[in-house]
Amino acid sequence: MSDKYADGTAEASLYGGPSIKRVRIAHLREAKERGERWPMLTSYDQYSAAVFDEIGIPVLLVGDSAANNVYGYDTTLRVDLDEMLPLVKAVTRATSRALVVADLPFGTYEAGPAQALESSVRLMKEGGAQAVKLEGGQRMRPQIEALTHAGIPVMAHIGFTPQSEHMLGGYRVQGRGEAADSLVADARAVCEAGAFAVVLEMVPGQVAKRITHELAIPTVGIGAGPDCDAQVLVWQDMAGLRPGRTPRFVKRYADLNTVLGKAARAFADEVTSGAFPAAEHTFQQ
Ligand SMILES: Nc1nc(=O)c2c([nH]1)NC[C@@H]1CN(c3ccc(C(=O)N[C@@H](CCC(=O)O)C(=O)O)cc3)CN21
Ligand SMILES: CC(C)C(=O)C(=O)O
Ligand SMILES: [Mg+2]
Repeated sequence: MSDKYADGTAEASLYGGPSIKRVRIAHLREAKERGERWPMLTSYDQYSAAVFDEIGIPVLLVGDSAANNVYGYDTTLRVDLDEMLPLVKAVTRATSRALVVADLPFGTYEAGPAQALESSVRLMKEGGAQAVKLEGGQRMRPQIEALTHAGIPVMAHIGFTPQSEHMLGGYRVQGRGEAADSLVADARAVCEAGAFAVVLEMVPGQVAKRITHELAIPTVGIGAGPDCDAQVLVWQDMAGLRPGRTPRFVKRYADLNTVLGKAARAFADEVTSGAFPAAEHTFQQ
């Protein structure tokens, strides 16, 4: 593609590109046409959002994984809209360039288009989100169509959908063998219904590749191999803040858990020893 942007660059890069003031869904479609891959991270708070926005992560997701990574629930099924909204507000206030997508929590859209619309309007009107994400393929057609017609961009999410873990029989790869065709049908359905992008979670790399080539909209992989248009990770997994065993699809790019633990240990030791606060931290009369 040779679209000319305002600053005259012929091929504006989405990732950290200087010519895009605010990432919009059309930019993501154009990036796909250019064959340009892009990153997405979750964010649930002001400082992580500001860092990711500043370094040029084009899309931030206020995921319902906040259930696990903010609120300490054992499953995403537990989080509700009233818990999600303050996090969405924090992330949208802290960003100026990234497109902010908010997850619709379990139980806030399944009943039908009217419920999906009501919940999405709250995420956008109160939270300031620029798009919403929901889980499900063919069965979510009516919701995706209604939201899209109401002017709300929808990111779909198929494959392993954590909100359906009890139906799917746990955290497992979806779309293996025979099931590949129904996954492809889900991808086609969300695209036809008007979704602007689709998350593929824990699906075989070959199936993700086939879907990515077939669809005009970007695919966002998490445990879906290298051939997706974009990749997403939970930020505390990516930065090594979350302790313990991580899913196979995670790569840790830092060890924030150790860094933060060391800082807190040093602070604690200096308080105990009396080394902190020193003169420079102390006001004089
Ligand atoms: N911190 C965090 N990271 C995530 O990726 C994430 C969340 N939270 N919360 C919501 C969902 C739940 N997700 C998960 C959670 C665990 C596995 C997991 O344990 N996977 C194992 C088993 C796979 C298998 O048995 O086939 C793995 O090794 O990948 C996968 C996805 C993805 N999402
Ligand atoms: C992992 C991503 C895709 C997600 O849905 C979440 O963080 O809630
Ligand atoms: Mg989610």
